[in-house]
Amino acid sequence: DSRDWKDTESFDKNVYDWSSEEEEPDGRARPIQVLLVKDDHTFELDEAALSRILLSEEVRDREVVAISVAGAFRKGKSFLMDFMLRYMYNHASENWLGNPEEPLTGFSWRGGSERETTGIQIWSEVFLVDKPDGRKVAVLLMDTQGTFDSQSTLRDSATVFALSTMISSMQLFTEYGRLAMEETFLKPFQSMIFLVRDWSFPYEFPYGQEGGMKFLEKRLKISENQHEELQNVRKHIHSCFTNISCFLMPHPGLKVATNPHFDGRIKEIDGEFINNLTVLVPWLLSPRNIDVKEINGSKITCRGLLEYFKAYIKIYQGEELPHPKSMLQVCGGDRPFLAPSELQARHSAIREEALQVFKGVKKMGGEEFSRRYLQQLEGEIDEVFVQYIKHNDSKNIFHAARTPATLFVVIFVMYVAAGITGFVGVDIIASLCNMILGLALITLCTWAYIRYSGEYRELGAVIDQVAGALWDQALYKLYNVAANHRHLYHHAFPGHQVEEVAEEQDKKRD
Ligand SMILES: Nc1nc2c(ncn2[C@@H]2O[C@H](COP(=O)(O)OP(=O)(O)OP(=O)(O)O)[C@@H](O)[C@H]2O)c(=O)[nH]1
Ligand SMILES: [Mg+2]
Repeated sequence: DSRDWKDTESFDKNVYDWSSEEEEPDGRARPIQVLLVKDDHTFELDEAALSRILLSEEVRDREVVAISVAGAFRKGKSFLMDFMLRYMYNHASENWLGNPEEPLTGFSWRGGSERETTGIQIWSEVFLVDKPDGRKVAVLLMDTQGTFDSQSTLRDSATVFALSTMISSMQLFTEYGRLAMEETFLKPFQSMIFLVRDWSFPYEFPYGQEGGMKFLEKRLKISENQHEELQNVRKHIHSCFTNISCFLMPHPGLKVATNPHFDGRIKEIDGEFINNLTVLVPWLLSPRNIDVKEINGSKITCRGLLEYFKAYIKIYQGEELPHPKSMLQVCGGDRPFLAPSELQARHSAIREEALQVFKGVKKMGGEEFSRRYLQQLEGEIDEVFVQYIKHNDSKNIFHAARTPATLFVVIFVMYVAAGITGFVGVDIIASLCNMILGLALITLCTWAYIRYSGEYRELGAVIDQVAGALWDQALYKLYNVAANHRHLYHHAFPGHQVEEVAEEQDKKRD
């Protein structure tokens, strides 16, 4: 069949020329992997391969039409691309579908549940097409990795998707376009075509483009009671793409969907599917309908597209997450105790910095959508800060000594109390004091053992808590005494200033 393919070249040399740079020794064009997604989820652009395609002599200064299909994995994207290839190769012929017994080749497609296409592949041959207005443009076909497969992170999928959207003049995805829009009022992307496969309700909306448009209108309608997220997606689609359309495709038949030996020959595909294919593909690719890739309103050549490819990949490679280190540098395990006010000040500065980073990074979803995540970030930072305060406090020598100090005080007080009450003759109180003394002593030993060995930490925490409560209680008492004293002081020396302050404090208490 390789020969059949080559033969089509001779149909009309004026419409479709060959760019022979990337051909294999046997002379056949093939898909070229230009974007690699590596195992560690990084991306690599094969610049050399891309340059060979885009900088070949016949095409480099031609305006480029880039066409890609994106969407969930295992949905027949590569399969569809191969029909587009066939159209491009057989264009001169009325019957571009060709021999009904011929297997479908081109971008690699297959049945099964495992993903096939990875990264971005470009057909090695760039087609030269004469537009009705006399311009000769270069048509580039791109096949992309499907989204939501089990090996890719969401970021991988989004990146491949975003890259192919930015590069193509015709595609399928909503977000990310907003990112490129900040400095221009033009819609960043050209045509978005929703292709609905296996459409099973032709009695509601008929197959094809008209039914598709009606269906899409219904689906893209924004209504009050929709979730904010859904409303945003709808608004964004409209603001990103100059043309939005939709096409409803019938099911290709059970042979296509379930037979592992199906090789793509038309004979085995449902007639209804083929009928719609002969409408869909020319609708997408006929010289009249193809759109030159524009960026910010200017038309792009193949050479320009290469530069954009390089620039875009840099954006995605460079987007590193900041390392979570700042606060640990301030009060981490090996740092000395820091005054609480100083800790608070540093926290505020770093918090502000973090929020600035968040606001500065370009995000999917628009302003309203990201606000919710901003709030979440603020909440998390504050939560972590509470932990840091505890961590810092634990390094305060007085804090660490709080439990033994409290216990010592208890032992001392009980010792004195037992002595006095025993001397006076109230034996029952004296022995009670002695019992508490003994308990406190045991508790102190236990606490010391726990601190030393690191075992029974729950028990240690309980002791710390009780001692802490006692300590706080004592402090609270002290504070109250001081407050009462101030109260007396105010009574003794009533002055203007003092009264004002007192009044203010009263108001606050109210
Ligand atoms: N039900 C159904 N199956 C289809 C359709 N088009 C192609 N297929 C079948 O879907 C399977 C997957 O085709 P591919 O073209 O490899 O799918 P893909 O979307 O490129 O998959 P990945 O490269 O893994 O993302 C093949 O067995 C096709 O025969 C369609 O319109 N409907
Ligand atoms: Mg594929």
